[in-house]
Amino acid sequence: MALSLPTHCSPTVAPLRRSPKPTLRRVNRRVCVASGGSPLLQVNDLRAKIVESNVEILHGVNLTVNQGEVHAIMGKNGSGKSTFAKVLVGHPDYEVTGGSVVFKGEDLLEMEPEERSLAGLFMSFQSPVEIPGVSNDEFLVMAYNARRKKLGLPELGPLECFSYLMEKLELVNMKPDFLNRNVNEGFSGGERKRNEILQLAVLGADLAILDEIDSGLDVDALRDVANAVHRILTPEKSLLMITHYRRILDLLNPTHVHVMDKGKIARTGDLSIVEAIEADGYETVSALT
Ligand SMILES: Nc1ncnc2c1ncn2[C@@H]1O[C@H](COP(=O)(O)OP(=O)(O)OP(=O)(O)O)[C@@H](O)[C@H]1O
Repeated sequence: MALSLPTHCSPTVAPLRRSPKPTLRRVNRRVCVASGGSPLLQVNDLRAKIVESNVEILHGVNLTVNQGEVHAIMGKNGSGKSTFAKVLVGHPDYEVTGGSVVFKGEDLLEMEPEERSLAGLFMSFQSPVEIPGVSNDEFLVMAYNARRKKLGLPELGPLECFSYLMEKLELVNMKPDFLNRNVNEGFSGGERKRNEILQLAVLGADLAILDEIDSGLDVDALRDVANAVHRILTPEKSLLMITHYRRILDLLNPTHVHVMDKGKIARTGDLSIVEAIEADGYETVSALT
């Protein structure tokens, strides 16, 4: 379940064009960066530990996401990808022990998790949770209207909400009866993932973090999800996705691909990194710094 009430949730959001693909230029040995829009997220030497055990998982992550960019993080199991994403949204299991994160010019680490959502950060979790007793439409309407309130907009009435939600359901190719079911209760793995994208479509975000949104999706569902993400993205919005698989990368065409290793970004480049990973494995690719 996405714990978020992100910033841009307007029913008038135009259907979306992807930003023009930035020009990739090689800045030094084996490192490519794209020239994108203005900085949206700037992570500098981020360190974080598990609160319960005091074990440090992130050992100095550096990453900049500019407006309109699509970033992918890959890496071995247990390298810290999900921890990084959860630290960004303020998950209580983790404590930041060093470094800084600036989001839209503000100190993200000073914000409560809900404030991060309201500031325009959205995360879909690897294993979306159920919310027993709360129907999907109740949840979405409540979250969406809370966001509108924050923006100084009038809350939508039931009829307006219904047509707005129907429009978003269509975007994600979900049946309307999903709205009446409790959030994720009894949903298949793939339905949960689609539901995450429905939440993103309804709530909007300046930066959407999708943690393994492709895992467990059949080919049709994967295409639907990728199409929906394409429509949700605008030249101003950015995406940070965590994945193990090339297929979603081919569909979403990231501007940057990062390899995380032992709690750090070990390598950054373009899609050619994926070929290197497939040919030589993570150990070799991570070592090529
Ligand atoms: N709340 C927690 N309690 C205990 N250990 C944790 C916790 N969160 C993360 N870890 C440990 O931190 C390490 C990194 O986990 P993380 O989930 O970030 O890896 P990942 O790169 O996302 O892995 P995968 O590709 O398998 O999803 C793992 O060894 C994991 O067991």
